[in-house]
Amino acid sequence: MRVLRIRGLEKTFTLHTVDGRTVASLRGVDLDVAAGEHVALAGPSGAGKSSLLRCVHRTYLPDAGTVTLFREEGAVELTSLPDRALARLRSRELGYVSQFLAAPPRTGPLELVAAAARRRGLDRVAASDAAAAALRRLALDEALWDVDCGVLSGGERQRVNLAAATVRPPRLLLLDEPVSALDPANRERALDLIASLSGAGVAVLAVFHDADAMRALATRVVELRDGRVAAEGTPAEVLGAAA
Ligand SMILES: Nc1ncnc2c1ncn2[C@@H]1O[C@H](COP(=O)(O)OP(=O)(O)OP(=O)(O)O)[C@@H](O)[C@H]1O
Repeated sequence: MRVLRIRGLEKTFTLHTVDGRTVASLRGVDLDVAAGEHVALAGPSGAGKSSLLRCVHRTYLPDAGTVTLFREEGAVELTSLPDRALARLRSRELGYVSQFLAAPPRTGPLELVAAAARRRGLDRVAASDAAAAALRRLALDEALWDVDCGVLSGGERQRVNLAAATVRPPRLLLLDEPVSALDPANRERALDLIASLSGAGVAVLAVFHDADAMRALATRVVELRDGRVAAEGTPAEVLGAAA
């Protein structure tokens, strides 16, 4: 079952501080992701990988093209969805993990993840239990569960972000280098979690810097170059055999 359909996506930035110069980031990208599929975006620095994720999440508003999310209730066009409906859809059906953790002041990991679970329909007690289970699964030290998220290390933040995005399986999970700050043991835990979500039918669109993570998780790799799809296939076809 198709979950995400991207057609003709274009995004150009105007650098107002540099004589209004323009930078084309996406130049007409077509891409589909089905339920249970894990599509990894590969390609050199500046190819447009993060921009593509941000256009799907609508942190960036694309200049042209469509981004359609398919749900039981019907298809939704994300590029033109009113802001309130977008906020509702994001909190209920999308998971987005970047290196940045957006936490309200004086909020600890347990409360942050529990709030995400409540937005996904769990009651207070079930949300708190689900948050504890999610943090435990990613081995976040219990002593940190109620400290201000602002003091967490980069790797701790990444795990809290991942826990919040996956405390209830989203329809579509967007991952922007979700394990870049993790040590090997925590990285394995995070990759296991991501694999189990694909197994449960979550559609995943991800950027990983290391090819081993793509080989381990991706059902398909899409390589971007200069804002266009340059190659597409299995990890072995696009990335070659492991060194
Ligand atoms: N907010 C922005 N303002 C101006 N230019 C931007 C912005 N975001 C991205 N770009 C430009 O768009 C192009 C694509 O950037 P993007 O971050 O999507 O690449 P990437 O493939 O994710 O790179 P990396 O692997 O280095 O993270 C780059 O030239 C970048 O400078």
